[in-house]
Amino acid sequence: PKGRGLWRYATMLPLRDGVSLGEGQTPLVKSNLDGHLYVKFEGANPTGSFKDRGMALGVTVAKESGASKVVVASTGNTAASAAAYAARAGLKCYVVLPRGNVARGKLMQAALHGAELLMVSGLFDKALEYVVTHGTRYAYPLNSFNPWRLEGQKTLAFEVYEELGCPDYVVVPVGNAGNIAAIWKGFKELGELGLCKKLPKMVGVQAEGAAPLANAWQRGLKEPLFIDEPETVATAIKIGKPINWPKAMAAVRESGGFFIAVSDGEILKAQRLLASRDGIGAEPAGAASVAAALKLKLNGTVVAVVTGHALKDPDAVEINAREVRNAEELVELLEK
Ligand SMILES: Cc1ncc(COP(=O)(O)O)c(/C=C/C(=O)C(=O)O)c1O
Repeated sequence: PKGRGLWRYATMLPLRDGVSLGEGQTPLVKSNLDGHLYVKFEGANPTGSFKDRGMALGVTVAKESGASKVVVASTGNTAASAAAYAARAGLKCYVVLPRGNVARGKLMQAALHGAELLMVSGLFDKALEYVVTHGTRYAYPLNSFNPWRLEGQKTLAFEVYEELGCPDYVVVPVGNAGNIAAIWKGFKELGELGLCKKLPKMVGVQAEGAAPLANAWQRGLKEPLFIDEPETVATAIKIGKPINWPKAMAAVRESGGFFIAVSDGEILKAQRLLASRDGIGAEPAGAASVAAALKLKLNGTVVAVVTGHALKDPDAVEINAREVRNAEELVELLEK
């Protein structure tokens, strides 16, 4: 493949070229935490999450369709990415956000890149309902029901395949449930090309307090158990009514995978382990995939998708420090 960023995979995309900030080609790191585990670090994308893959294509289509404004509801990363790519493309960007539920790094990014921040009281699901019901008449909607976004996000599968072939499991944190479907689509296309003989099982991970799909899956239900008041420290996936649930359910079922829920404690522990043992800084939602992989102890090759960078959510990390009043104290502390 040639071209830059997302467009390296032009032959597998509905367009041949477009807006790019050099997204993709993110690190695939063999983890020290478990012999079977690889970590796909999506925090290394231009705005620090996997959203950049889909935004490159989504914003390109918005621009080519003649739109001058884009709008998106978000728990934060989609907003940060839309703001950056819209700025790149010269489009006006409106982001609709759940007040008090967006990590500071993401708010800062959306503001810095010049988006209009429109705060809604309540949760992401309400923000998304406003955009879907009213916003799309006035601005081009970039939420992940937009198929172009998912087309871009599928390229993660191509990168994993190029480095590792087809793993046995791909573990993905699930919120609005577009990404797990997109990645599965990518692997299916590799299968159709005869490149992947045995496709990976897709494992969808949710936080216990925000697990409409995992709760339904555990009960053998075919539809999610929507949640009015989702609750988790992983604010990126604090979503009670995932708009892409049909695609995600289909991907998990087709691939022979499953959904699982992990606790906030397991998420924060995985975040700390990943950073202190693998050197990878994940925001809580991004660490959820590693929390699940460590809990499941799956056999075969496992790829955990770490979907967002730690810098997104500095408030999620407890910081301990010590006072050094003079050089002697420093020596004392170093000598220990
Ligand atoms: C770090 C991180 N990890 C996982 C997810 C879940 O992906 P989907 O299941 O495809 O929604 C998100 C999603 C964020 C938004 O939905 C948004 O930004 O509006 C995320 O930011």
